[in-house]
Amino acid sequence: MAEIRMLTEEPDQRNVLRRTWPYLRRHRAAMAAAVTVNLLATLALTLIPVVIGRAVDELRAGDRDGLLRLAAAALVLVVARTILLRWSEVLLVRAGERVVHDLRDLVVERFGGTPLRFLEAHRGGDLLQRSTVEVAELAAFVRGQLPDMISLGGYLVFSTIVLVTSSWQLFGLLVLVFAPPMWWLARIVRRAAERAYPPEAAAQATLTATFTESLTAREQLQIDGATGTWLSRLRGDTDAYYSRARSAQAAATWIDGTWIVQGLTSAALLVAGGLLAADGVVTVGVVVTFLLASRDLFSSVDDLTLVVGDLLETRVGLARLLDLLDVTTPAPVSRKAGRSDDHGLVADGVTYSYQAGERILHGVTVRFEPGEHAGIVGETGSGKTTLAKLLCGLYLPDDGTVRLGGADLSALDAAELRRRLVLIPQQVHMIAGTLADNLALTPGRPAREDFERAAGALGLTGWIEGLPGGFDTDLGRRGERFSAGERQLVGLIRAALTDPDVLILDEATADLDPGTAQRIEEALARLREGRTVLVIAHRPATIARLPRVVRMHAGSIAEEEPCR
Ligand SMILES: Nc1ncnc2c1ncn2[C@@H]1O[C@H](COP(=O)(O)OP(=O)(O)OP(=O)(O)O)[C@@H](O)[C@H]1O
Repeated sequence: MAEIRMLTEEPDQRNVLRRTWPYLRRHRAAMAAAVTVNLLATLALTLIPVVIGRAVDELRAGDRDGLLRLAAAALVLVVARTILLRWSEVLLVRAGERVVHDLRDLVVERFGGTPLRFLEAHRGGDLLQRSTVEVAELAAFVRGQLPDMISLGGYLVFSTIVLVTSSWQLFGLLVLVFAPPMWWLARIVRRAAERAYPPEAAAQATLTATFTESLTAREQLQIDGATGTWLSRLRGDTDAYYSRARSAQAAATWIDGTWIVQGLTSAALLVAGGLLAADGVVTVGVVVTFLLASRDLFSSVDDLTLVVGDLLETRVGLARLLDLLDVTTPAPVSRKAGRSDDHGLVADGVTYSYQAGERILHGVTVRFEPGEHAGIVGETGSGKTTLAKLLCGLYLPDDGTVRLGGADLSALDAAELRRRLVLIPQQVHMIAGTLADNLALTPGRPAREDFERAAGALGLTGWIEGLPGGFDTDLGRRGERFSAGERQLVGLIRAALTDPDVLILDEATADLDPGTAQRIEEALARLREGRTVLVIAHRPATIARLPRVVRMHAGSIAEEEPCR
């Protein structure tokens, strides 16, 4: 279990934006440019009430030229604001999309490089939720609310400056009546959101996981007649999700309290402004400026509260995404010195557990020479597949080492590992598409000529030609057109394309038709040339042909049958 870290269901929400910062490094300049243009647009908007207030005073003073000048200035501000705002939105959306695109690429890269053990230890739906839904939510936020949030934040700062400089008496009143209840409401909303949103996101991930698993296992569920049981489990998860979604909704209703606070503040400002203007302390224009600017300020606070609500929700998704990125950060490769005169594949005192306290392999030591053809046999559950995955570096041992050519597999980088050691599992996984699409999954992007050459080298040209569309035969959405044995033939062609030092075939346990069994046998014999080939053998006919057999029992090497 040492090789992986587990995901947290409701990860830490603190400092999420600061923790996201390193992932934004490449986009800082673009984001700074977008924010600057956005703030200029906001500044133009903030100055409009000031110009209108001045115009009112010019009007009262009967200065027509001054009035026209101010009207022209207001027009320029409106046009400038419109153009700058649009421009900043385009810049922000572009910068945001690039960030999200990079995050998606990073998640895919991490899934590609993360230990197989990590993927097996988590529910597929949870991983799916974090890598697609959480990233999509972030994209929606960046496109929709981030531009609003920046301009609203800027607006709050600029209009506060305008209000203070217009009348400190009215500003003092505004602060007294408006700020304390708004601060109190903001605290309540934030606390309620922090309590409600993380469980909502976790419940949604559980629902996705259950749903994904029910789709994957649909055939088995129908065979077992267990669809009803599964549906009630799905309903249970749905109910849990809705109950948490309702709590999140309830948290959001506190936001409506801001309307009452705004109404009271406007009334107080109107009365106080009227009295100050009547005493000649401020001009009517200043009162107009103040009322217009404070009304805009209120609506910005409203919008900001909604956007902050969305931000709190996005923060939960972002924390879950960061958790995924944190735990899949590649461990530094420790370059352990190897013996350069040792060319074999060696497991040395290897132990392994899937779950803490349940050891599956107990100090396995075994050695295979370069070019050796050997079999691993043993009763079901004895640990053959587990050993095979360790021998080709898909799992790392809890204790002991696996070495190839003297180098510890944990010291090889993922690409080198996958090029030098190939495992063909019992059930070769196929993607939707043609045979050619499936063969193209091999490292190095092989072309059609490479497929033909590899199939020819394995003596499989006749088999390919016998398929309805040759390499273009459609295999169905999950490769269901091919039997387990035929899938292994595809695995063998992929292996020939990769040209590894070590090939391990976990022989299909399903009954193979004699033709397919014969083709596998021949292809393996041809692939043996110049590499180590190990077969986890289940069929007596295969075992009988193997020159060396290693027998496993309950997670240990029970006996070695000498070379025949
Ligand atoms: N992903 C996993 N998580 C937890 N336990 C596992 C996992 N894979 C295998 N095991 C357990 O490890 C033990 C060894 O399994 P393994 O598949 O290595 O045996 P095997 O000898 O290859 O069996 P078979 O011949 O049936 O394929 C079994 O008890 C199995 O239940």
